[in-house]
Amino acid sequence: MIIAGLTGGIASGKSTVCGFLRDAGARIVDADKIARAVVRQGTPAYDEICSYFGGTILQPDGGIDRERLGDIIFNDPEKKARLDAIVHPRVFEQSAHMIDRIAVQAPDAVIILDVPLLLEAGMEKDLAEVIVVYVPETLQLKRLMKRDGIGEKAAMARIRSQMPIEEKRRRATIVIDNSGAMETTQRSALAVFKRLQKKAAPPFAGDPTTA
Ligand SMILES: CC(C)(COP(=O)(O)OP(=O)(O)OC[C@H]1O[C@@H](n2cnc3c(N)ncnc32)[C@H](O)[C@@H]1O)[C@@H](O)C(=O)NCCC(=O)NCCS
Ligand SMILES: Nc1ncnc2c1ncn2[C@@H]1O[C@H](COP(=O)(O)OP(=O)(O)OP(=O)(O)O)[C@@H](O)[C@H]1O
Repeated sequence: MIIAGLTGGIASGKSTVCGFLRDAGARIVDADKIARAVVRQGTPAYDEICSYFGGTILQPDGGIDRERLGDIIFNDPEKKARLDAIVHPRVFEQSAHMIDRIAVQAPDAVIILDVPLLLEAGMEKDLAEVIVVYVPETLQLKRLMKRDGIGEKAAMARIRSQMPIEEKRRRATIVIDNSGAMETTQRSALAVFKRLQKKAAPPFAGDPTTA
């Protein structure tokens, strides 16, 4: 088994790359998905968020209005820190449970821990590799504005709330450049998967077929 962290900037292409890695056979632990699950109505995190941010961040059905909450926290570092303090420990705990379960089911698995804030949170220490999905900031901004249908100001606030992507690239052990065509990124992802797979299940030393 091998556990590699995967990160990048907002809209740099983490989900896109994880899709390619999943198709290749990797097991993905998706922190964004877990972060959505741990704040569902009825959870302790939901209650904490409601009591700190108040009713204005709720939709009529009682669920969290994510667009509204995003507008608040990406423009107010103190509120962002508060939300992070409520959500992150739960996300990390759930991620660890998921990894434990995969380790039991599939001891040779290539596990990808997809965490946008991996480096900001200092989670890279125990990981075999840190994969950074990289695009230059200008392209990141363009893709983010297009995907989320938001203006430059809102997009830049989101980008600025994270560690600069150039810094993430410097800290990576593996960089996947996603500034070209999807097919190019897919080929890079496949090559990375093969490299990780070899590390996850090294060939048996006495096996002549692997010489
Ligand atoms: C602010 C929220 C409500 C916005 O929700 P929305 O559905 O619009 O975005 P989504 O959750 O899909 O996140 C999109 C991207 O935004 C970036 N992002 C999300 N939260 C944060 C944060 N706290 N700090 C910096 N960047 C963030 C990441 O790159 C992420 O991939 C939501 O992101 C949230 O609850 N964030 C706090 C939890 C968190 O940090 N999640 C990231 C993984 S641990
Ligand atoms: N190589 C590419 N060429 C063109 N568009 C791309 C490419 N890779 C990703 N995209 C598009 O860019 C946008 C961002 O990609 P994606 O959602 O995978 O990023 P992300 O890093 O997972 O985002 P987030 O941080 O918000 O979770 C999407 O609309 C996606 O379709």
